[in-house]
Amino acid sequence: MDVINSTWVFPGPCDEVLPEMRGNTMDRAPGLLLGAISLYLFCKYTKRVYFHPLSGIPGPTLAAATHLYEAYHNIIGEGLFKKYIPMHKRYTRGSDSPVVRIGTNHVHIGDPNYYHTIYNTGMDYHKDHELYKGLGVDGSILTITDPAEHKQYRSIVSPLFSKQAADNEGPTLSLVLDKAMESVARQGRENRPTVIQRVYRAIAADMASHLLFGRSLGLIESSPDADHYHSFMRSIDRFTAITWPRLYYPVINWIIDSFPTFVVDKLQPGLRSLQELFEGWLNETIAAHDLGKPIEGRSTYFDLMVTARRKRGEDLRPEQLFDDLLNYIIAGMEATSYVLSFGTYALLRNPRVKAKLEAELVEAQPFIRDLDHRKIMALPYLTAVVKECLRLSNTVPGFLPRRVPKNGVDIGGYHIPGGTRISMVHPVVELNEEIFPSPNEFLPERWMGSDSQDLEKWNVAFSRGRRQCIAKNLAYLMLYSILAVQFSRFDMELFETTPKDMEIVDQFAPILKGVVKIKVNKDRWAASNPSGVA
Ligand code: HEM
Repeated sequence: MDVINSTWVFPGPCDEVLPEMRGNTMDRAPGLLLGAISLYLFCKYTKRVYFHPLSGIPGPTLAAATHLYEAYHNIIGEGLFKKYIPMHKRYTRGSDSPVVRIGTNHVHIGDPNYYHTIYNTGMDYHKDHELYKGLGVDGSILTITDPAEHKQYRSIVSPLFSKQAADNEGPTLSLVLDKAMESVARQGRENRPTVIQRVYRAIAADMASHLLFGRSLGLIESSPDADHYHSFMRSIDRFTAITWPRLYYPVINWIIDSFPTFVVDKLQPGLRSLQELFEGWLNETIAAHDLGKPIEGRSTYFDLMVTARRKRGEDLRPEQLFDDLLNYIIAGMEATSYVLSFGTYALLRNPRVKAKLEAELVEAQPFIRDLDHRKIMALPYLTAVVKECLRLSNTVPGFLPRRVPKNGVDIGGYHIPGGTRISMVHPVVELNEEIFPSPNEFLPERWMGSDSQDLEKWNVAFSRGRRQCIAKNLAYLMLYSILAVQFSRFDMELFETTPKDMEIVDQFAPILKGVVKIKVNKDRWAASNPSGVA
């Protein structure tokens, strides 16, 4: 054999390689590279699908083989959440499989009995850092996954979110709601429909800001004539549209951060002006603390943060604080407005439930008009309506992932090792036929029966455990008060809003395909209101 021409000869120093040999190796390089990549992918595929500790758990092979399955459905599709419950039925072993493998290291649980195992203060199922780190700057409420760090963080901000703090927001909500409903009434008088969802977004953002700072963002006042579509909302819509890509590929955050200011201004004008507003408030707080005279009134988010960080000798990191604040404003604005939009739609499509609610509200009108929120929140049928809206709206469509504690867990005959990502979408509980018979029907009465106390365990819309919603007291205040005022005051109908508009796209927040629009036929408070909104 002519060894010189053989490509299998191991060459000496480069200058000794004959030109024709070099040519051969170069020609074959792409093929070799492709071969190596194929071999690597094949080994990875085989290991993940056949030799992984989760190999015995049923589920789509592609999901076991690559994260691209999850990423594809969440980024390009409408959300993988739509597939989970059907998957438990599809991968059946006589009865529905309680566990399915939905990712390379990710399982989904389809049995509601495990909800209180995974989402429970006493258990060690912590948030998954790999995923949540993509949600923003380290040290913000959504990116903190270490339980001790999270406990410390929540102890700093907890005074802002107590029952008492939400209760104190009643008078502010009354003012904000007056302005908001006045603009809805005006559109009714002008025979124009209202994109009610945006009104709810504005109220919720103003209230979240007021809870954090004692000052509202003023969204309600600033954009009634553009159908309440404030530039801030427009910016948030662009921002949430890329949440999944940011989560799967955090490098996107870094790329966005390196955009020049003028590009950010162009893309997200509302976010930029919000940041400037926060900057001003932060500087005021720092100046007041420097003088030893915190601003009068209750402590704000910035007061609490400045005090805590100075006490521990830590930097303030304004960028991180703004990022953190954005989490509150967006979570508050989107979740609350979504439940309210769903509730408005459901009530206007269910004349029986609407009539029953309105009958209760007629008697309660005197204290609804004064926005006596304590009395409003004691109304029994309204309470049932709020719970049913929370149940059916599926406010957090995503999978709420946690990590299995180090000893692992046995579920449905499968061992799930420690470190596995484990999730359960809320409809596993909220649409379970045994817990909620006729689960897809809007039946507030189910929360009023003799066993309603037991059902409370399954009222999970705010999640449970350490990472449950921090602001559920404020959220409840808004849900009760807004539905009470609106359905007491207006005779309304849906305007060009179809079931198709109500379909959800999961952008980590629930995004409707359309918008909920209403038309006010009559302002019931106008005739008897001498100050005149008629
Ligand atoms: C009807 C309204 C709301 C619903 C149904 C809701 C639901 C939830 C749920 C299910 C979680 C847990 C997410 C997880 O486990 O990963 C959560 C967390 C959170 N929510 Fe809400 N939420 C609502 C309103 C609000 C409001 C008004 C605010 C802010 C003003 C807010 C701020 C937050 C924050 C900051 C977290 C993260 C808490 C943590 O990780 O410690 N939410 N919410």
